[in-house]
Parts: sequence; structure tokens; C-alpha cells
Amino acid sequence: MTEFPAQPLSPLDGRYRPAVTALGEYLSEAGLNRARVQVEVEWLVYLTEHSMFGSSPLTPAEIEQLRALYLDFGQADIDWLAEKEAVTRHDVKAVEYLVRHRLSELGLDRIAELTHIACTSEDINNLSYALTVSQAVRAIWLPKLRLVLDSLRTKAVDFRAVPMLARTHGQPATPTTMGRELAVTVYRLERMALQIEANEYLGKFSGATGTFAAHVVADPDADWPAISREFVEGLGLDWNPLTTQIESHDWQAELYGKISHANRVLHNLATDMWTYISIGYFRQIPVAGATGSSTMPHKVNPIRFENAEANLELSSAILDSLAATLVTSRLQRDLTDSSAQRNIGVGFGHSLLALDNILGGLGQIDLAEDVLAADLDHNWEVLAEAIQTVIRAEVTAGRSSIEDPYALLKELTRGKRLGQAELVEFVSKLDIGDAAKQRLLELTPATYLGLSDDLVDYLP
Ligand SMILES: O=C(O)C[C@H](Nc1ncnc2c1ncn2[C@@H]1O[C@H](COP(=O)(O)O)[C@@H](O)[C@H]1O)C(=O)O
Repeated sequence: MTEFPAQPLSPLDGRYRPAVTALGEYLSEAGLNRARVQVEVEWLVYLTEHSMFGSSPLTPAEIEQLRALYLDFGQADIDWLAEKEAVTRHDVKAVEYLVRHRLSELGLDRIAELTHIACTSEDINNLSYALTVSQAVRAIWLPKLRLVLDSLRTKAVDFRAVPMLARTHGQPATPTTMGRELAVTVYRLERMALQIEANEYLGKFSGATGTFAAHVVADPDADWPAISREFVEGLGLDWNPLTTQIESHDWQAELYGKISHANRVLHNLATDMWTYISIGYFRQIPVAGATGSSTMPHKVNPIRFENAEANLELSSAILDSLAATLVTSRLQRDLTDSSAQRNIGVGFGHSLLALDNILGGLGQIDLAEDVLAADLDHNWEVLAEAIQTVIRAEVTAGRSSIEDPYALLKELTRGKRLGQAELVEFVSKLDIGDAAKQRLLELTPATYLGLSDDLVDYLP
């Protein structure tokens, strides 16, 4: 028997790879290492620019060559780091050696000892995670969410006036429009997108236990908190002055909580779309050459929305776990956060995959207006609410003396199917003002829509 070839265990690295590849630039181990190199290099640039510890500024050409280490970071560097870590057994130490190696190549050995000076691994790691996660959110996840929102918004506007029976508790209820229902989801997700965009990305840079101890003993005259702040903010991050060895990870808990919340709204969308398809409100556009069931040839299955549902659940499980566990660390640190954070990309990957599938699913459906209209026409009893409310208004205005209008309509409609003829007969006999009666006689389930169409204008 031949040896089975080594395989990726995660479907994100297998069948779904094309949908999530873009995240790898930021949330893979190599992406993290590139960011670590960036932080180490920028710390060297900062120290020399400010002539710290008696150093002198590098020339622009030297800075450019040094920065090329992370700007041109590639497979050779990935391999170099893997080999070095096999020896150091410490991933950040391996990065430090890579930077020192580059300094040596550039003839800059005189500043070699400034590499990683006064830093603990977490000083490099926390800034690297803040950089890579913020980039993944801004460059990959949010733009994909925006594509879903664009597609949903188009449908919300296109279908804003298409009447649809509502189903509270799964039972026929006061009608709405398909567009308005989709607009509810767009409105929710737009708010969340803004909150996710506004998330803070905090960084600490204060040494082994967050006290600047090594810094102060090496240079007692420097204003280390100010230097730390300038360095962290220079990377485009928010400075955290008060931490243990590790950045406290509250920004991560906040961000993952928001993404997980958005996942759940998207999950609600996926299951509602599945249900609308199941009751015939949306027709699926068959994909040429594709098969629904392996044995039932007639079928077109809503697999895009089903895939999204599963992956949103997985994403939220991972992101919720990260949000819950990252905010605790025993005493000044334990290494559990380091292990947990290696899965950030998995959490984002399942969500990105789900967004991709929702986008695909939305692109493969047509609204079956005839089915929606027929459903409304089979459920005239939903006008009971309209009738009892109008009678109560008429009683209050002194134009009717009907007692307990609600009970009257309940007697007529509860648990029953009523047709147009029965309702017209009932309304015709009502003791109410002529204008109100006319309004009710003209009402149909398809026109009992309130302000559904207009409400779509509240979309941001
Ligand atoms: O600046 C420091 O390093 C401070 C030091 N703590 C550490 N801080 C950050 N990383 C550390 C720490 N210890 C180990 N490692 C390295 O973490 C890696 C763990 O590997 P894995 O279990 O695969 O996630 C693996 O690469 C480990 O070598 C402390 O003692 O306070």
C-alpha cells in the first residue's frame, strides 16, 4: 500500500482555499511573521532616527534596504524563519535573527545589538496582530461584507413594493413587502459595519512586564512612555499605556464580538432566504451543468445558503471562544493567548467563506411575484387586524357604537381561513362611517402594506 499523501486538515486550506486565500496575506503564520519583521525593523529605524543609545541615523538608502526585508517578504524568508525556529524553538527570536542577518548583509553590524532591544516577544507580537487583523478587516472582510450589502440593497430597492404575506410565528400575519424585509437586514448590517470600522486596535510596547524596566535601566533619561506612544501610533495603532507583559486583548474581544454578531445577522438572512426558497417565494436559477440531488433529478438545492449557515456558526464559535478566552491571562502572562491567537484567521476564514456563499446565493435567485401574490390572496383573514383597528378608531371618534371590536373580529377569524367575499359582506354590514367603510372595502391583503415601501427610504 502506498503512503497516503499529506493533506490539509482544514477545509479552508482544502476545497475552500480560493474563497479565503486573500486572508492568508495577513492572518497566516507567514503574514504574522512579515508583520513581526516590520515591527522589529521599524523599531530599529526609530531608535537610530532618534540617535538612541548613542546610535546615529541610517541613510535613506539603508532604511530602504532594511524595510525591503518586510516589504519584499517572501518564500525565502518564510523558509529561513522555519529553519531558524527549528533551532531557537522560539518564533519571535527567529525573527530577530532574520533582522540581524539582514543587518549583517547590509554591513550594519554596528547596530545589531539594537535589534529587539528592551523588547519582550509580546511587544512585537501584539503590534503584529493589531496590524494584521486591522488589515484583514479593512482590506478583505469588510469589502466582502460590502459586496453582500450592495447585492441585498439592490434587491431591497427592486422589491420594495412587492407585497408579501408576513409570517410571525410561522403563521399568516400583517403583510409587508419583500424589499422592506431585506432592508431590515441591510439596516442592521450597515450599523454593524460602521461599528466594526470604528473598532480600536490597541498596542503596547513596554517590555517584559509592562514597566519599561529594561528601558529605564539602559537609558534613564529617555521619556520611555512618550517614545512607546510615538512608536505605536506611528504604526497607525492606538497606544495602550497600562498592561502586564501582554496587551490586554480587549480590542480583540470587542472586534470578534462584533464580527460574531454580524455573523448571526447573516445567519438569520441565510435561514430566511432558505425558507423563502422552500415556500417558493424565490426561484433558484439552475446553474448549467450542476446537480441538485444525486438521485432526485428535479432538485435545485439552496446549498449556498446552507453552506453559509454552517460556516457562520463555525466562525462565531471560534471568534466567541477567542473573545472569551483572550481577555484573561494568569498573573503577568500565560501563553494561552499566543496559542489561541493562531486561530484568528480560521475564525475570519469561515465568515469570509460564508459571505462568499451568501453573495453567490443572492446572485442565483429570482423573486416569484406570482407565488407571493397567490399566497396573499389565500389569506384574507390577515385583514382582521385592519378591520378591528378601524372600528376602534371609529368608536373613539363617535362614528360607531360597536362593542368590543377585537372580540368581534376574533369570533369571525381566529384560526379560520376567510375569503374576500366573506370579508366584504362582513365589512358592508358594519356600523361605521362611510369613509372608513370605503377604505376597508378597498383593502386587500396585497394593499394592506402600511408604509412598507416608504420605509425602505430609511436605508442609509
Ligand atoms: O519575550 C519573551 O519571550 C517573554 C517570555 N514569554 C514568551 N512570550 C512569547 N512567546 C513565547 C514566550 N515563551 C515562549 N514563547 C514562544 O511561543 C511559541 C509557542 O508555540 P505554540 O505552542 O506552537 O504556539 C514558541 O515559539 C515559544 O518559544 C517570558 O518568559 O515571559
